[in-house]
Amino acid sequence: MTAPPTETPFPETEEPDDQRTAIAALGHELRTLVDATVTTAAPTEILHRMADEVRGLTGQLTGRRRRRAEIPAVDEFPGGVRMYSPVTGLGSPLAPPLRVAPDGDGVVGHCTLGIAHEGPPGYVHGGMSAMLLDELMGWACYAAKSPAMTVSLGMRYRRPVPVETPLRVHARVTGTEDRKAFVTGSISTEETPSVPLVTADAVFVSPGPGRARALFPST
Ligand SMILES: CCCCCCCCCCCCCCCC(=O)SCCNC(=O)CCNC(=O)[C@H](O)C(C)(C)COP(=O)(O)OP(=O)(O)OC[C@H]1O[C@@H](n2cnc3c(N)ncnc32)[C@H](O)[C@@H]1OP(=O)(O)O
Repeated sequence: MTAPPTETPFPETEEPDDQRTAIAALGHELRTLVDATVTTAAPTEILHRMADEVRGLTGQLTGRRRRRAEIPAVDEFPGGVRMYSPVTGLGSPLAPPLRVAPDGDGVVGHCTLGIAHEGPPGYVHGGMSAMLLDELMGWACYAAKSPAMTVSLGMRYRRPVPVETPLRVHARVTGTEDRKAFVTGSISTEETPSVPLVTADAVFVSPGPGRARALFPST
């Protein structure tokens, strides 16, 4: 039986870059483990042994890095590094992770989704496509200097998105009206970027200053 995590904090003297490197290395190994977990044909006995060993490893992640709504010291919010983002976070076992860069008047993201992100056999779960687009459209707002939150998101699934295939996600702000931004996005394969598999239209709203302070008290 593994002891429960203690409340010992991570050492505060560590350099953020060193922490980010370590967090990213652990994130990479965990993503590899997730992929192996959903594709393995290992016998039951090995699965039971692995469950015990993973429980032991989890017990070593002692301390508590942050409370709810607290921004980790290794992050830059808004618009910068988010180590534990479920979409871009190098430290997240859930993230593909999506790599984002400016692209003309918008932003582009690159990633490959695995079997862990599967919906129909061989193809990406529609919720994953929505998550990629929602995130990247948020980045497009930030790139257009209006950090904002999604208030509506419309998806059109035109063709299934293959797993284990390099993908290209694109987003740009098409117009603004006061605190509202109208944003479009698409997903295609890297091999055939001119054929959109999924497209999205969204409205994002920048919270007013009072609302932003209430929502994000740590900023
Ligand atoms: C410092 C802050 C930075 C924060 C940003 C950081 C981003 C760093 C990049 C990371 C990228 C991550 C990208 C992931 C994106 C998410 O996942 S965000 C999470 C999902 N979204 C949410 O949880 C949002 C929930 N909604 C809310 O909390 C509130 O609606 C908001 C967004 C705070 C706005 O509230 P508010 O400031 O009180 O604004 P409100 O007066 O209600 O509406 C403003 C205008 O928008 C319109 N509107 C509201 N809803 C809608 C709608 N559904 N459709 C059309 N128009 C609407 C209103 O009609 C109003 O228009 P006018 O009447 O003025 O013409």
